[in-house]
Amino acid sequence: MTKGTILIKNGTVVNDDRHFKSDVLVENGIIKEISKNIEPKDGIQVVDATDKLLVPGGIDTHTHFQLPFMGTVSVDDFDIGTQAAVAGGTTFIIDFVIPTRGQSLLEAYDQWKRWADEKVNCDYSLHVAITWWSEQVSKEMEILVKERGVNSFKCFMAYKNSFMVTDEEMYHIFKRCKELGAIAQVHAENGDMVFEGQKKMLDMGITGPEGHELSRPEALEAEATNRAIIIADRVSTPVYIVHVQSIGAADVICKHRKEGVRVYGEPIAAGLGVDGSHMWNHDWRHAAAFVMGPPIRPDPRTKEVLMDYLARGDLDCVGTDNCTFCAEQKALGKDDFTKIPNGVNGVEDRMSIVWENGVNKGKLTWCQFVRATSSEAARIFNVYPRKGRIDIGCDGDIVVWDLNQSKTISKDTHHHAVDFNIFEGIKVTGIATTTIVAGNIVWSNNKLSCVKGSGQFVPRPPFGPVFDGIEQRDIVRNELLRKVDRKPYDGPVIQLNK
Ligand SMILES: C[C@@H](CNC(N)=O)C(=O)O
Ligand SMILES: [Zn+2]
Ligand SMILES: [Zn+2]
Ligand SMILES: [Zn+2]
Repeated sequence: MTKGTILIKNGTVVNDDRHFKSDVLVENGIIKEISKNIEPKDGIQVVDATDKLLVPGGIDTHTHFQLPFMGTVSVDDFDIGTQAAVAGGTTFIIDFVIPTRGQSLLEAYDQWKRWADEKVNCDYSLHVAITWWSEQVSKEMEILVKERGVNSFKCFMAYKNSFMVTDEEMYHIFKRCKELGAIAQVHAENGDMVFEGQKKMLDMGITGPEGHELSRPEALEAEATNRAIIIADRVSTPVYIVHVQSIGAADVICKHRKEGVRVYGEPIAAGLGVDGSHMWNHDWRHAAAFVMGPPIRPDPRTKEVLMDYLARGDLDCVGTDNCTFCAEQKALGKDDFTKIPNGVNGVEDRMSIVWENGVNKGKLTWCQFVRATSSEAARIFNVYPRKGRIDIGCDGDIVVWDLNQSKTISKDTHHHAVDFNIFEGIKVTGIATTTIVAGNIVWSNNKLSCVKGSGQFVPRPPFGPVFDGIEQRDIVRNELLRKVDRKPYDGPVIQLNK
């Protein structure tokens, strides 16, 4: 798809720092002019945004399209997944390359890139998971940063015997991230305790989806979150906790931030929109649909409290962890919850869920909504202001947002490939009515007009804003690392028997 030219008139532009009435002209995919009363030249497509907002295209920091996982493959692939994304106002997704233990990172990266390049309907980028550690991994991380546009690596502290790494391995991976200027991301759950908890539940005959939460309560997420942050701080490198699902984990992040630790937290649409009580639903398929890791917490306060943290800036950018499985796939775990493929939807409804539970609940301003759904993610992953802002020279990824239009979310009308929607029946007011990607309309009047494979890979340079000030902090902290000049001990020493 060629980069488009389009004029959006009479809208209210909302960035994360201010909002103002203006026309916006996008030329060949780049924002060219922002001013009142831009006269349309002949033949230019014009969109009337009267009484509507213009927000920067949403950025979903966390997706797993067509992920091979737990014996099957997530059904939202890079085509359907990015169609669902743009239908909800998201125009840039960051997915995860997840090498199997022992697999070359570069080989896995090339595979994911092939999958995405042929199918994406909007721009994308790739985090890379580090599921094992060696000299080769260390070398390949450098190539990924210096030659493949990767500036973020994810460690899993859960999924024992598959993706999980040890504290020692995580320490070395974090050190490498610091050397390379890449942000260290963590799936924070105590994987050993999850493993023991799963065995305990099964031994007690608890095989249903409720066993998923019971086997890995929020204490295991909070403990691992604390451990990951402390290990990252021992290395003094920025750390990003993905899918923060509990008040306990959010509290830990907040505590360390107050002490000056460079830690970021990513809530997800699921944790901001629903609660985990659904895993106790008597309909097995319904209950299993909510199984993901870390679990969506059953405490009904969680989604409100996580939104409060987001509003205060103690949590940073909203992802989804979109990793969807249909009934017959979830049924792999019909007799044993540990075999239910973990994952839920979110990429289509993320922005409306944040608007409904944030802005409409009086917790987020329009500007904070843009921060939470777009600009903070662009800053953290070092693509701001190309992404995350409506300004001259920025990518022409713009969403016409109707703050007065409502819809009721349903699997019957969503654009996912999956046969369940965890937000089923939720009425949201505030939706994307037109989505523009690189100056082309890809969603309007409830219709998709994507061109499969038209999205571009967006490289993300290292040493982004998350590294600002780290060096100086190290200088100050290293002042304390001094040895004491003391007279050597010359008293008696016990003789150990051989
Ligand atoms: C494997 C991946 C998706 N599944 C999930 N979160 O339940 C993740 O843990 O982020
Ligand atoms: Zn995860
Ligand atoms: Zn339910
Ligand atoms: Zn994930």
